Amino acid sequence: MMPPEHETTSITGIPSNVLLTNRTENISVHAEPPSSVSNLSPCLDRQKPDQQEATPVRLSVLRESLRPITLKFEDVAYTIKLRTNEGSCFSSSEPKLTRTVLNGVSGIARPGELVAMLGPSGSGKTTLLTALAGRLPGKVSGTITYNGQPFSSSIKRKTGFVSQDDVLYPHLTVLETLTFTALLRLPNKLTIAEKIEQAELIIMELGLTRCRNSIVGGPLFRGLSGGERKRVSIGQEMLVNPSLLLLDEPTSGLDSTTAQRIVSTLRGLARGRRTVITTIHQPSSRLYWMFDKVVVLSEGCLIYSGSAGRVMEYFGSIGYVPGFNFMNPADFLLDLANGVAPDTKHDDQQEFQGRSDHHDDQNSTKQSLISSYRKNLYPALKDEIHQSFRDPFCSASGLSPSRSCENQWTTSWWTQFNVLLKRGLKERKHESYSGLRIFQVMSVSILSGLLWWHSDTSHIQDQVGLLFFFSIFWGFFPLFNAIFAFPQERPMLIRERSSGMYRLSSYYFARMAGDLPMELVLPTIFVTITYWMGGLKPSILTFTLTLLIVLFNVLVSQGLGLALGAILMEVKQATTLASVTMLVFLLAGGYYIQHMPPFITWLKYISFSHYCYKLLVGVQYSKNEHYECGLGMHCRVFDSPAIKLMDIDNMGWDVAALAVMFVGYRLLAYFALRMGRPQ
Ligand SMILES: Nc1ncnc2c1ncn2[C@@H]1O[C@H](COP(=O)(O)OP(=O)(O)OP(=O)(O)O)[C@@H](O)[C@H]1O
Repeated sequence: MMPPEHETTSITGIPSNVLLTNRTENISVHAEPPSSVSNLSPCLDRQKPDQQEATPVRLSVLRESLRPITLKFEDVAYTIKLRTNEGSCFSSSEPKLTRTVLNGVSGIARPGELVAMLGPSGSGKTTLLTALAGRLPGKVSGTITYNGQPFSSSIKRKTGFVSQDDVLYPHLTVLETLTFTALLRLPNKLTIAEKIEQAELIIMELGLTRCRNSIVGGPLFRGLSGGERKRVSIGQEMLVNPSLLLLDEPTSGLDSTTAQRIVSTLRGLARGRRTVITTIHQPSSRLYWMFDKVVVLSEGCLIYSGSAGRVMEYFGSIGYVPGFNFMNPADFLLDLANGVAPDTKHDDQQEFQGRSDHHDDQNSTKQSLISSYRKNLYPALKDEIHQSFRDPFCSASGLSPSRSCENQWTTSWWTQFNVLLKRGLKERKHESYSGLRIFQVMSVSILSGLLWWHSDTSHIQDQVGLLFFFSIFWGFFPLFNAIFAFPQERPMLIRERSSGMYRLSSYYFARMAGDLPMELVLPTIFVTITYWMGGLKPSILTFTLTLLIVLFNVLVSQGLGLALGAILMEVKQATTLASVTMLVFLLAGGYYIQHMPPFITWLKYISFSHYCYKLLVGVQYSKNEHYECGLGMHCRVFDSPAIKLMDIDNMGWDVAALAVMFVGYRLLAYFALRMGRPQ
């Protein structure tokens, strides 16, 4: 298998000097001539700033991989447990069923090579690709090495993975999507302007110029076409300047011209000393010949792994010759992988007769192909895999490959936080500032203002009811809004975190901060309207304290919503649990029941509505305040039946309890996200 020669064209076949001219017009960059692997500086990410100055890396961000990766996998096997009725009322005593999805799969992909994974649907292509990307849950047996080392976070950050489903933020435009990715993924040694320029270049490279300002779209509103979405996904991964790029069916559902364009882009990327592996369904012969190597799977086993150009020669040598002279090799391979062999008995008729109805024949053909592979191809492949790997980068610098070439995050915590905050604000502005939400809060505030219109202390029960309503409404509302936060963003979070794009903490704090303005503006409007309409104490200080307590309550309730969402990661379950929790908090809040049975009084101590209600009452009335409790009779407010048992004196404890919940729920949400983190 000959490694492809280096080409001096850019990644889509545009001559590199065209790109070079574009870049040098705008920013100062150093042009680097295509060099051999050994000419590259070792571990560029670790160089000191003064060394970086002298190193011509900037232009190469998209032209060449900074650290090529040789991927070797040997005897990779993966077994899944099939779900049975075990645990249900009707469980049988049958043993657990398992299924082998991959069975002893081996291969090598080197920098500069474009490798296609072919096989019928269900043959294990996606599973193998996911295993190679280090993202397969559960135990994968066999060995997979990257430059002779096992998968690590350093490799993760140099690996681009385009999944079959495009996971994109629906409300961002193409330009915004790629710009935010560039800002997050490209190293800090590039300026912001240079990163944005890289995003623009990718848009040009992938032919997305026409739709650069179109929104991506989602299931409920149209945006990009399937092909355009796919190209945006590929563009996002290209922006890592990946050394290893893995793509799951990047051409499915695309017209042949677009498919060809994408594959030629991939070929161009491979020529920049990247290792590119893609699964592909039914490629045309035009596409097939663009691949350097093919790996052919049949029911999780290999029937071929090697040069794309020698496929016919190999299968001819073991007795499988296509009936037609000009048959697409991909069709031929897929027929073989399905166990459909050319009918050699009718060679004279030059006919290719499938025997799809003959299962036994198909199985024996597959078995024969698998054993031929193990006999003829596997020994040489094994020898090649076992040839020791010498990392030219690390050995040149005398650094230990496993530790020293390990780089850290490409961008700082603060950069990640800033970019994620801006992206979140853009993506969610339609949601945060939705007219419906504003209408909901305004209408409830005006209605409750009218219901409690200028209530006074002679109707103390009513006034206290209004304060309790504050605590409950601003317990429910933020809780249910916050529940959606993480489950909705889960696919994006999984994808971006799996590729080591940012720290969980920067994402988490950006999400908190982004939600804050609207979470605080709405209750402020609400309290301002209802407080004055409802006839509560006309004092600016009391009003301000009431507002601050409600806002504190909002933050605590939001924290609980985030924690429930992060723990369950499923909106339906989380909303069910949240409604039960809030109902308990409502009942235990201290307004409806003052004389709780002792064995259940603890419930009120876990209810944030209880503390909020106590604080609201505590700031509204002073100790010696009196109200008209009967004709000509005045009683102390704190002796009224609604308040008497509330223990208003210890407001410091109430604030402390809310503070503990504020921090506790947020920590819980953070750790739930961290624990639930996919590999
Ligand atoms: N987690 C899982 N649970 C159950 N079955 C699984 C799981 N993962 C993979 N499989 C099964 O393993 C087989 C291989 O799946 P995989 O997605 O790798 O196939 P594929 O070759 O990529 O198929 P396609 O071309 O249709 O995408 C399929 O039959 C699939 O149903």
